[in-house]
Amino acid sequence: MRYISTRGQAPALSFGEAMMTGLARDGGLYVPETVPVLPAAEIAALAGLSYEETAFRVMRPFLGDTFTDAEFRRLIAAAYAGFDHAARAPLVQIGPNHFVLELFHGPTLAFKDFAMQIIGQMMQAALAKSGQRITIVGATSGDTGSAAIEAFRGLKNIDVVILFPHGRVSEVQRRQMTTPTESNVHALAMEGDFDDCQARLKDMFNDFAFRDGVHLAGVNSINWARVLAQVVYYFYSAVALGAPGRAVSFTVPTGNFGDIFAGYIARKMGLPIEKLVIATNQNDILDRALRTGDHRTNGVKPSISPSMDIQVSSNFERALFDAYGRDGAAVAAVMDEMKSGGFRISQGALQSLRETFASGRCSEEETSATIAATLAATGEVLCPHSAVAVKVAADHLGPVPMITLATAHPAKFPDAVQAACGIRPALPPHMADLYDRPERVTRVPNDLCALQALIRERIAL
Ligand SMILES: N[C@@H](CCOP(=O)(O)O)C(=O)O
Repeated sequence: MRYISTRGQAPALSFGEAMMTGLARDGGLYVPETVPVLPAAEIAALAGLSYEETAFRVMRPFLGDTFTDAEFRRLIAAAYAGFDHAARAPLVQIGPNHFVLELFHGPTLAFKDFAMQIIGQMMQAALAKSGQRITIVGATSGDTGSAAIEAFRGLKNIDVVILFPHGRVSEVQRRQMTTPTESNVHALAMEGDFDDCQARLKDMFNDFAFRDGVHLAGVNSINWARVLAQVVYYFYSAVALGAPGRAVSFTVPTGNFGDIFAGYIARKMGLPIEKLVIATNQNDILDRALRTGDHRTNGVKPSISPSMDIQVSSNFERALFDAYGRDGAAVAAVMDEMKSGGFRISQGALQSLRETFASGRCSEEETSATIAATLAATGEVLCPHSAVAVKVAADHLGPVPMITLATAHPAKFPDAVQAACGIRPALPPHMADLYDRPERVTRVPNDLCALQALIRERIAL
């Protein structure tokens, strides 16, 4: 199994190399050269298995010889041992033919833990073999940062530096990043929005002297391993509802497009997914793009679902790569146009995207109303991101079961949830004293050189 860049100009890599590399050296994203298809009998055989065994069977065909089977099983077991629900990802029915997949039972209360915990295990295992040290730099609009910190805190051979947009994440999200005491954790509050943070991160990858000098690694969904680990819960939930004998659809709260792209990979692997519905908040570039073909930024507006306050969705590039017939030059050209604000998706590519994806947008008012209505109808307290998706999913219900991804625990957004439905969700016991813990954070400008200097100083190579 080899991995190739969406821009066609970087060397093909093995799974282990792609995982440690992050962004391809031509600025593109790594994708598998071919996606392995699971025969229907193998999909059917996933029914009733544990989350861990499902993860092993779904991810194994992508790994090549990076880990032995026994080693990989051990890493999976360690990754999910800290989840607080025996099912790891329980399905809850909220209406006729409508189910919510709760992805917030990991240590940092968001779906990011599903991938970050296993990447943490895999990277540590790889580094133990190579004896290397690395600097992980991540950009976050709220959830990736704490999940990365949780996965890598306290490790001797890894520094983890997280850039988050100052004043644009919830207080719980910020405290999750700024209260860990380990000296290898560096929380940086950057001027600007998430798109600025991600742009500076990509600048760092594209500056080869810096990249090689600090042994830069990435754990955003830039990293193929992040996407792969998220493919698992599509299989796990669809099989629970009767796949492969019965098709399902998914609605996904969408920001950086990594989560829904994992669903796209599950579909390519043979999981019968009828539609993948992109749910956006008022930062609706993807909904506009799919409806009109015009993929154009119009500024990031802060919302009550801050993790989705994104206009430049990194992984959309992976979907475009397939939509443009895997033509790296065409992808490089549209990404170049994106630097000046946007591009028109070609008619053929648009048609191809619409075969798999549908989309919808949810306003701030609709988000709050959905939190209140879902609580009243079902007793389920949704976080604002999950509420965005539940609202959009409701507009796309049909004969096949709809699974809506609930991506974060409502307690990460207590103010928005309380304002919407009157209930202030409590943090779980392991985070009960979060507001009493001292914070450690550095304010930084949106300036590449300043950021690089600070990172060099912090990691003291
Ligand atoms: N919504 C994300 C943004 C980063 O996404 P990623 O999947 O590329 O890590 C967040 O909460 O940080």
